[in-house]
Amino acid sequence: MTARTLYDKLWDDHVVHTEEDGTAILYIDRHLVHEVTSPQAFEGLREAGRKVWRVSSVVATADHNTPTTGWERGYDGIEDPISKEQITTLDANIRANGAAAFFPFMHKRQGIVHVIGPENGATLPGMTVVCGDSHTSTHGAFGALAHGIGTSEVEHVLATQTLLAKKAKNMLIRVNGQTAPGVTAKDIVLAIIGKIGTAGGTGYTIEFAGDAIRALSMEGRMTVCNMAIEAGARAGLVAVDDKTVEYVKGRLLSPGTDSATGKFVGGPEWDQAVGYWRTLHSDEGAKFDTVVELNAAEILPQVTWGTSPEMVLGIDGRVPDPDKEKDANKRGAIERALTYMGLEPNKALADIRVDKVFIGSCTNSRIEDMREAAAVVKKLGQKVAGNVKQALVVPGSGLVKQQAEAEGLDKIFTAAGFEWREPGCSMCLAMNADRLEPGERCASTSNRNFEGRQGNGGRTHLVSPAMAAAAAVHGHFVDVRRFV
Ligand SMILES: CC(C)[C@H](C(=O)O)[C@@H](O)C(=O)O
Ligand code: SF4
Repeated sequence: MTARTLYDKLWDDHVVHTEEDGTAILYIDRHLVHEVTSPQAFEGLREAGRKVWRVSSVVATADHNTPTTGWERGYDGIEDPISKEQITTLDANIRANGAAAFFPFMHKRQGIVHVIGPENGATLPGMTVVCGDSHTSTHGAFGALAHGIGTSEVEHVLATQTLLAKKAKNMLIRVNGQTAPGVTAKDIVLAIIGKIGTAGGTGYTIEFAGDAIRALSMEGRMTVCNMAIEAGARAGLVAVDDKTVEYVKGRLLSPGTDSATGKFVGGPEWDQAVGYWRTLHSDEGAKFDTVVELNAAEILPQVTWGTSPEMVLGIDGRVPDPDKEKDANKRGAIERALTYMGLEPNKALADIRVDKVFIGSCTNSRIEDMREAAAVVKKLGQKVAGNVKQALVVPGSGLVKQQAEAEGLDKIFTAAGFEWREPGCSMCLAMNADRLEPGERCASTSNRNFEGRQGNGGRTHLVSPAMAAAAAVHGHFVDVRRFV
């Protein structure tokens, strides 16, 4: 048999039918649902008099519109009427249609859809996972074929359990060697995007491999796959290994978990699943259409300076000078970005002062991210700098919040002057009460920095949790390798 990539295997195992022009029908195993992209889909279903095809594939939560304060007031704490309507509509739709699991607003397992999926064993190796959300690529960290879909496709999957798709090309990104202490998964993926550009992965499914990827925890791998979409690829993948299996073991919806006690009991279903999962890697000699290599040792803590994730440099860098750019298009893009960002050419990135800090989002709100940020705050032993108006720490889910509190991380943050919030998408995008005001500059652990992303006129610099924590305390960007 010919050697296949991991992507080839996942595709072959789910394709139901292929037309001559390559259009295929894929079977979907897991459908994650949130409040923003599901209302019209459920309405369409209702109008057509159809039912959800496989209720047990649906796992839902509210995240984008949920407030991160005021939970003591319950649903009355959702100030914005549109947000409130989105959230109550999701509640009603799931009540009417059912789901394998639903973590509504304020449920102890509620959180960002890309955090709660893996956390609850809703995301498993070998699955096809879709959600009406572009960062569904996150789940590829488990060796699952996962990507975002549009609202009309959400309806299609609800109705038929299948999706029309065309196979992408195979790209391998190998990150060789080891990163320096203080250089994290976020820095790796920003460096990748800096190298290949935001269109570099267009038309591909990217498999991330190499020693530096293998060395990452599942949380770190999720951070990398999360931003595959920012590199232009709809899906990112990491091969299954011991860490994958260990992470999945004993999760709420995982095979081998006793549903009454929530404890791992194993059994034939678990053994069979693990046996299959162990096959989920690219075969020796499998052919990739494109291979990109990076040396992990050369990756510095990254900071974006512009309005696209590819506008990124190591912390020792300086804001680019458009006059030095020969290509007129690129020069124009740099000029526009600098004007919007309010930055002077040649300014050292370490001299950029920030007004706000946001530690959260589906890229960096898992327990490991909370630990990394808290470790820096503890090490520095100082408070949030006077010029920083607000520093938010927003855990990705209720379970992350609970775990962080059990470890005392919340105390480290609040003692230093950070705000410790309830879980949700928060300041990643301006769809709830957390946002930047015009002209405000933010060190953010999220994944997008286009104009207005965090609020009209807001200026976003994408960084790792450790870098964001250090920027909060110093009031400007600093090389976090000095503190680890
Ligand atoms: C609201 C949703 C459709 C959107 C996405 O698809 O990514 C959001 O999560 C984002 O990050 O911009
Ligand atoms: S945290 Fe941000 S990127 Fe992730 S799903 Fe929410 S809005 Fe989208």
